[in-house]
Amino acid sequence: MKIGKQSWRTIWAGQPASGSMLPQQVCIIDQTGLPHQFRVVEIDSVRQMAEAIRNMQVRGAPLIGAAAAYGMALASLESDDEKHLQESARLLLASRPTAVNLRWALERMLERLLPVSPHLRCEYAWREAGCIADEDVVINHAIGQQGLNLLRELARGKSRRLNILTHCNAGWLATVDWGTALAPVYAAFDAGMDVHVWVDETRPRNQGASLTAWELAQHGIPFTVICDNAGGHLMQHGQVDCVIVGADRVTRTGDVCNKIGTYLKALAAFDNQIPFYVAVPTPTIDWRIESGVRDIPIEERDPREVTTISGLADDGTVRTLSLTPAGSMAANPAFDVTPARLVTGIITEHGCVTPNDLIRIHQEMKE
Ligand SMILES: CSC[C@@H](O)[C@@H](O)C(=O)COP(=O)(O)O
Repeated sequence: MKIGKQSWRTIWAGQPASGSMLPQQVCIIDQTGLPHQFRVVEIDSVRQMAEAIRNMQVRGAPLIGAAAAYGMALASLESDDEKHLQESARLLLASRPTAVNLRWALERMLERLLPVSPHLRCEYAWREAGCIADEDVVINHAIGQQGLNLLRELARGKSRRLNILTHCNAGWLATVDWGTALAPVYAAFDAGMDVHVWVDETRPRNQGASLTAWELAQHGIPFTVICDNAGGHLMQHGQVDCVIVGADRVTRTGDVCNKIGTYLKALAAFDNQIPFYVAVPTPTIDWRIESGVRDIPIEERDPREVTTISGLADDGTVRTLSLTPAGSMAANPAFDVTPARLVTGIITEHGCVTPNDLIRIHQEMKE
């Protein structure tokens, strides 16, 4: 995506060192600085990549997958030994539990690397990680085009702008480029449609208020940040035409696991007969599991994310302030599951299907 005149991805391979054909580090946009500070960080070991995923310098399911793939490329620079690659995959896999793209990317890397002769593994690893990143861009662009058709349909006969509500950040920052839930919004805006986005702030880490708002502002797309509790009220007053969210994992039956609070938006949308769409690349679908509530591990994060809040102080420094009485207990489940019955459609790179039809996509992918 463009920031000013320059095009950016969220992650890319660094330059080869002199005398080497292969990159020696990976560059990322450090998302913990946004929206106040835009900084690029160099990652030069698999340990550092696992840490960057854990502390959410890179985040969002598709980007976590690409980051893990590049983490394996860094691991292969350290050693091409099978034991080291297996241990590195385990280290990366343990960094965050919910987004299935992480496991998907690591399995793909190991399948590619282990059968080949050790001296070729490093070259293969950089190539495969690059392919995963490039494919993510192509897939998300296709999701944008599929979603654009839906938005055009929703806008038909309306004389006012189309209002889309989204939760968390499923824009280009959550992927290598384009985003998932925001890809149709970018496509619609670029095609000249009059769109406006209601941006849930998304406590406790505020990915909506900090990242989604930043992205949309960079692209010039009209948006309004709302507190997480406002969506139902806006729906009751006819101010939301559809909801589009991303996902960290979708089961083969169409249950959707996404950022905490998504379920409540789906319930409110259902009660108000507002279409609730989930935009996902197929690597986010876990074909091995059926029930979201039973089978998806939900990440439990540091309670201090709930008891504190960070922001920019008047003197220009970023500060973290306490919200609760000292010693308050807090719980911080990071994701929830929206049952398939509340989902109007799942937008993948192959088209928009009902949760019941998801399994057909799996069949088609195998043929
Ligand atoms: C295209 S990203 C979809 C999801 O990964 C996104 O909505 C989300 O929940 C991200 O959570 P995060 O905890 O910020 O990694």
